[in-house]
Amino acid sequence: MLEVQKLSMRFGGLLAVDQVSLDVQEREIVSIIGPNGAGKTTVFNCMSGFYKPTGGKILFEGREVQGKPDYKISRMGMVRTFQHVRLFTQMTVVENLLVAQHRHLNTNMISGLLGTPNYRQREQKALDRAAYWLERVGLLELANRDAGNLAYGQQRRLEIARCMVTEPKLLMLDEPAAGLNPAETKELNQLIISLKEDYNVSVVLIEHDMSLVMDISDRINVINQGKPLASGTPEEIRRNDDVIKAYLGEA
Ligand SMILES: Nc1ncnc2c1ncn2[C@@H]1O[C@H](COP(=O)(O)OP(=O)(O)OP(=O)(O)O)[C@@H](O)[C@H]1O
Repeated sequence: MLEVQKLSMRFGGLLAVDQVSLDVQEREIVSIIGPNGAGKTTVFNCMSGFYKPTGGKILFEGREVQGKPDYKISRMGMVRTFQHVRLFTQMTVVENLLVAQHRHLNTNMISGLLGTPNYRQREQKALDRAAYWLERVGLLELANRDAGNLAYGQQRRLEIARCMVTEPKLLMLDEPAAGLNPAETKELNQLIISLKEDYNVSVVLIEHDMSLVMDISDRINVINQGKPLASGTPEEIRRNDDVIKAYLGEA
């Protein structure tokens, strides 16, 4: 489904990502791990169209997407969350999910102004999807609260719901467990597995919480100082000497 081939990203004199390759198959959870500053988020930023990589290719369902604008990539079915939550804090919870769908579908403004039956039908569907995902992530009761007033863990769940209402094929999660308490992390663990098993979504995960990574990943890619260090199953990664050294070096 996704193939990243020899991706590189240079910022002036700094080669933040150096020939990183990885692939994601359908219904797979693939993690990217590595010490701080390893280049993980930069890989995500290239994949999601925030940066135009300086080298390499990114193929999504066989089509090259590197350098395409983010809205085009997300319309193809690749959507992401951010390391630091980015919601519309002054809007209500449900409005956040409606806006996400409008932006995604590029709804025609004229048909909106005229309120055509087709438009109304689409609006109803958007509302149904929003309600469905709010229920799914346990936020339905808070639908009319301002998103900015939610607790941090709730905001993180809303971010995932905001991605899911656009019915993605591939979901990219940037440190979704950061700042969550153990109970919330456990819920997140189950939610991510369910996205794969019940909704056929593939997931690429950047995460520092190793127990979460080891628990839910089908495969793991390790990068260190921008370079690929290892890839394999959680068991293979756990036993890999280079990986152990890189992490000990950080500690
Ligand atoms: N826009 C940018 N301009 C210049 N340098 C950047 C830019 N974005 C990232 N970098 C640098 O690229 C390197 C990799 O950063 P990146 O954020 O991808 O690492 P990371 O693995 O996601 O780290 P962390 O786990 O701390 O989030 C760092 O040295 C960072 O300072």
